Amino acid sequence: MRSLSGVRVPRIVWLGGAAVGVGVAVELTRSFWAFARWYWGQTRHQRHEEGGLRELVRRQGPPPVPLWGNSRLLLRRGYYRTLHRYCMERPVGVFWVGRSPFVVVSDERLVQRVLASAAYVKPRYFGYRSRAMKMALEVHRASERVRVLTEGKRQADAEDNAANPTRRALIALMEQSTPDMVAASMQLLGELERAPLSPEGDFATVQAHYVRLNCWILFRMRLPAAEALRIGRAISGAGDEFSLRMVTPYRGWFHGLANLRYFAHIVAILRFGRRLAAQLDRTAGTWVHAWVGRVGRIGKLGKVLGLLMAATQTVPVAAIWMLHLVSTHDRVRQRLQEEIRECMERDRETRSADGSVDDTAANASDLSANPAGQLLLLTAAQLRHLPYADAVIRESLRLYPPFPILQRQAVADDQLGEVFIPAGQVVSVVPWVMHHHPAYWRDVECFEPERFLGDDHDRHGDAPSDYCYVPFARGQRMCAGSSLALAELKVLLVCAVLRWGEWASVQPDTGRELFRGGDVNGTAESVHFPPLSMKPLGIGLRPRHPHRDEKRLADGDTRR
Ligand code: HEM
Repeated sequence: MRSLSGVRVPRIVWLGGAAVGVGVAVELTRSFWAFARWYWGQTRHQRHEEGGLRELVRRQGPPPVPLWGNSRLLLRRGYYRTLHRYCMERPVGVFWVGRSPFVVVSDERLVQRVLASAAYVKPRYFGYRSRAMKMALEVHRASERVRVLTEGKRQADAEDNAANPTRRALIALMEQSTPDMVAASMQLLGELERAPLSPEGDFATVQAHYVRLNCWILFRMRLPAAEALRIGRAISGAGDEFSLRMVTPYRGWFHGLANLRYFAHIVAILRFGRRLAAQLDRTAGTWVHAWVGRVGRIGKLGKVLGLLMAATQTVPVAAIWMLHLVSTHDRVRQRLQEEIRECMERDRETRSADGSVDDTAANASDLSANPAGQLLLLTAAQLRHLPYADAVIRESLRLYPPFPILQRQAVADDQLGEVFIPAGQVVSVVPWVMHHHPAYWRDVECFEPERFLGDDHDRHGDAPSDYCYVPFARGQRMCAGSSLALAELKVLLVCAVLRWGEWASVQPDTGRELFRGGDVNGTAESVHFPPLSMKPLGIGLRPRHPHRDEKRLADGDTRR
């Protein structure tokens, strides 16, 4: 016991207090040291002479607070709201997450440099990326000059390369999996019709669906529904916690329960990853084998987990926002219905003309026996000829890109605009910021799929370059499964349009429709700031006239 102004304090309390005090003092010193090092580096390489330190800090972003940096701002004011406020007016914004600078690039030329040049590499992630860093360093040292891939053809070739055997294998896998995607989407829509509305909305149901579908397509592993739901919850819980820790560095210190939950989710994901890796050993010659390549046991687990997370966190988020946007924009839905109907009629005529189908009557009787018949006849070839559906998907990925952040690490010292980037510094591109930048997009907040129609517009809409539209990133480390993701989204969209005709976005606790017609926020110009995880929570999707739609399908009518 010690006595403080006459009050006797137990030893454990004053020892604990002293430990906290020392911890805070150490952290404070480290944060002042980090700020000093960063701004000292900046002043040495400053291009503008005017203004002192205060002016320099203001030009780069919000001033950091010792210990917290800008974490509270990013969390309380909102991640996307804060980035929107600071990144639209400067090409490179510097925020502080605790004592680490969080550098966000929002100028398209600089985004190109970060994503598509050898000056930046993907940071270490599950071990296998460290090799990429080593290789890039060698390239850099040997050439002494950074190689920037020029915009346009060379980059397009790197991304779309039809000669790339891995990409070819993915396209083959995608085409061969179209019937599975159609059957699974029909099943999902049926489940949604029957499922009770929960306050969380339909996210868990849709995510479990994509866990099952992608485990089957990629690993040929069949999962029971309950297990898919459990794995989906673990993936989504770990993803949410990871995003929160990205902006709040001290979260782990104060949230014991969150730590335990995070740990449990990670253990569940690791155990499932080991099962997937074992399943991979039992099969051979698939796209996944080509993508994983020849790596060790740990490398393989890392790649399998990366694939699992990449495929099952993003597609459900994109799927719900896409259906939500279509359900709230009558004009878009009508145009989609017309395009799909015309495409199917054209296809039916061609097939009855070349005798690959007996006649239309045979097709119709098929349909009454099995209401899903016509949908199950959808082929990959048919799906390829739906430009408006493609545009709808791309536009919803523009408004709600599922990936919150793309990170790259500087191989050597670099200069991005006015900001000096020391070697090893992580630089970020936030797809949502690029997609909502008024300098690059017309009517930036409007849901307007038409901007993705026309020559070259499928790559970047009405924005000036590929680097303004980055839902799948760009460059050598862009999404490896983008074509599979787009195919899965397209199948779901077509099935929803055909099966439900019309559907509504409903609020689960009241069952009332959320929005009808117009724009998501009611006005064209107001910005809708999504949550950090980009999860469409609280959105439920249901047919507006379930009984009428069932009857219409049974009658073989695919029109509205
Ligand atoms: C709408 C759905 C999807 C979106 C928006 C998306 C987006 C992205 C983005 C932005 C990256 C790059 C991350 C970075 O640079 O840090 C990425 C990487 C990746 N994605 Fe996707 N993805 C989607 C679906 C899928 C699917 C279905 C698969 C599986 C087939 C997949 C497999 C991968 C893989 C393997 C990587 C890592 C590539 C590498 O590190 O080289 N993604 N994805």
